Amino acid sequence: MISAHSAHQALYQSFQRDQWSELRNSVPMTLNEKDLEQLKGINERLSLAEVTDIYLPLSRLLNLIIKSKQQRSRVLGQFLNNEQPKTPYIISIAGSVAVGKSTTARILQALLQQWPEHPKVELLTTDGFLYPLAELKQKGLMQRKGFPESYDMKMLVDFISDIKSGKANVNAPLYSHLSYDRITDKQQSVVQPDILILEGLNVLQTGLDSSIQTHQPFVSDFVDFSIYVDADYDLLKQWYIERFLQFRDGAFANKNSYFHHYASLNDPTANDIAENIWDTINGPNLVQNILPTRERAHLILRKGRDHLMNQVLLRK
Ligand SMILES: Nc1ncnc2c1ncn2[C@@H]1O[C@H](COP(=O)(O)OP(=O)(O)OP(=O)(O)O)[C@@H](O)[C@H]1O
Ligand SMILES: CC(C)(CO)[C@@H](O)C(=O)NCCC(=O)O
Repeated sequence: MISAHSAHQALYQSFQRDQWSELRNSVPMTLNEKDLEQLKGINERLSLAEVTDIYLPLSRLLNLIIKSKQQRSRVLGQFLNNEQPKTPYIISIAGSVAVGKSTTARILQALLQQWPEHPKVELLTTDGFLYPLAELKQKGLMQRKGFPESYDMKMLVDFISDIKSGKANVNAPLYSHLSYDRITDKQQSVVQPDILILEGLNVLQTGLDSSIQTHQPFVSDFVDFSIYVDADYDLLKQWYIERFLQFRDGAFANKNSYFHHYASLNDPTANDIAENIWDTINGPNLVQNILPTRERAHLILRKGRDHLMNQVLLRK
């Protein structure tokens, strides 16, 4: 079997952090005070060096790739003597639970919308496509949340197919981490953005990965550029536990929180519970269903300690 290392070498150009950050010199955009404030609002622990070293070059690369797609569409229009329908450019972000997908997605949204070629950038997580809690319970899937079978994949593929076919207004279900369930009285309406960033564990998965073989299209058939956010297993586990402890001190205190009964736990007990959830659900899901999709991505962002990116791998 081909090793992960040689597959990487064959498929990707690799940049260490300092090599990648040098590419920012070619980025015409700079950040002003207001931008910095907005970015700090995304995550107060986010270091601004991370934005300038990693995300500015990345947003420039994406800007160039998107412009070339727009150019291709104009060329096709010339050839066919018609105007090609404008459809959103779709970027997907995959990776483990707690790796920082939604943070990465929000930073990219903030940066990409600064460019005049694509000012409207919409963000969506696939969490909304998890089956509602009652259905998960009925199907016996409460210990399988995040696994392929816990998502309504047909609904997700239909959604993304509607987006790509240029439908004027497409609704997506929303998820609440507070109630641990799909929100019933509100939807997210996606109205022809220039870019849609779709973030979730499962965006690089295909029906062929699981035992249920289907021949329907996959999410990735509709995605223009895919990113995998990667980190070592032990770090991911640690970040998951840390976030659980933060939630215990914050969101779990809310009476409506699904995990309200965890709010009063002491540190060692909360740590044990988080570790157990990781070891029985999120860890196995990473190993069995998420990590095996990594080499499908166009770009892999590798994080080390403190969420700092130490390597960028770009498809040749
Ligand atoms: N760049 C970063 N710098 C510092 N902390 C970060 C960074 N990115 C994420 N984090 C922290 O890591 C944890 C997970 O982040 P986030 O919620 O973005 O992950 P996720 O992959 O979207 O998780 P999930 O799949 O569970 O929704 C959070 O506690 C967040 O504050
Ligand atoms: C909603 C997902 C599946 C993905 O974000 C995840 O955060 C989750 O709820 N996993 C199930 C186990 C847990 O409570 O962490």
